[in-house]
Amino acid sequence: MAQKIPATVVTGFLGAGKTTLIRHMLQNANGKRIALIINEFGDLGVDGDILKGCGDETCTEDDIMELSNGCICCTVADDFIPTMQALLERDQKPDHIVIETSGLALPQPLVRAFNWPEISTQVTVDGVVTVVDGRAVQDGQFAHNVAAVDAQRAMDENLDHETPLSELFEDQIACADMIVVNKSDLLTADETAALTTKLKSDSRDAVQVVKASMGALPIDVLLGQGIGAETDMSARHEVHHHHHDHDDDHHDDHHHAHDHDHDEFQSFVVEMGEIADADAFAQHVADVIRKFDILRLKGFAAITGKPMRLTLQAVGPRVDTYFDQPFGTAARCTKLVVIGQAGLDQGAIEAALTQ
Ligand SMILES: Nc1nc2c(ncn2[C@@H]2O[C@H](COP(=O)(O)OP(=O)(O)OP(=O)(O)O)[C@@H](O)[C@H]2O)c(=O)[nH]1
Repeated sequence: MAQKIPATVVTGFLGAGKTTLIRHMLQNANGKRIALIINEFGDLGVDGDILKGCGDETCTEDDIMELSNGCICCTVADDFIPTMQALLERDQKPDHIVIETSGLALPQPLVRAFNWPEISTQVTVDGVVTVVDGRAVQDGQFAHNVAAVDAQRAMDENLDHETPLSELFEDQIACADMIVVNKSDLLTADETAALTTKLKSDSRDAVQVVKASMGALPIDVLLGQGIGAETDMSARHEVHHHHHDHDDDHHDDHHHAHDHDHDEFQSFVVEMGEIADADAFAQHVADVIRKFDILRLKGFAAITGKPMRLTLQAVGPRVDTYFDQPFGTAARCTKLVVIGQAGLDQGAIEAALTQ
């Protein structure tokens, strides 16, 4: 089996900042080839155009696919699966697939679609990232423009139009593997802290809440570090070393405003030897993630008696493992990249993972 392409679902209400976040991500892709699938809603569908106009070499028009038949969850077989297949048949496959959905329906049917045989051999669900409008939620409104969200909902006959926005919001939080509190520039530090605490308690265990302004988050936080990067992983100890917009311009200037968000994250590599049992290890990793508030964990493991590497990728409570390729002549070792918000207890995490 070959390495699978990770796919991240980005959800959240109209106006939460999904497009802004994705655009920032594309502009800071570090050469990662990202394919985007956007769920458009009729006349309101302007995101595709906005993103197509971004002119970034890692985001050519070909890499943006639009689903135009309304609710993504209801059109999985007719629209989503063929789109994915078309993407997978290309000569130049993407490194990562990002799917933006309107947040008006639960992404579960979408996530389940990755189990379809045509897809599951080639793609793995990285996780569901829920973007919330911090200001609106703090004000109890859930969306900046409630009327616009309702209008969007009214346009799709497949959607139930009765559920209050608050319930849809709860659903979005309940299915998140990671939550982004966007528009934090419109919140005081106390408000951000209160909202973070609330969202953490409303979401599943181990879901991390990160704050952002204009969706500016390091790509490693949003998408994880590419699995192909393990070879130079030891050189990638700190997240903020490799995702600057203009590395050459200001790499000495860590006080530059733009770097600020990035210094809020940290990452390190944990290396160990062979692991006895793949399932028990995945469970152990899940426990460590929960205990130490780890945002992402990604890498590979050598499992005793197995010639193949076990690829492991986790975001919050979602831990995915599969055997991807033989070690061949490479050293049979286990290497994991841990990413979290600043203040991770590296020593304790290392000790916990290797125990
Ligand atoms: N103040 C502030 N405005 C923001 C932030 N992020 C996004 N915006 C603005 O909020 C508006 C909506 O952002 P979008 O990125 O289009 O939101 P969206 O979730 O993609 O909305 P749709 O794709 O239309 O569903 C835009 O005018 C953005 O410029 C932020 O962090 N702070």
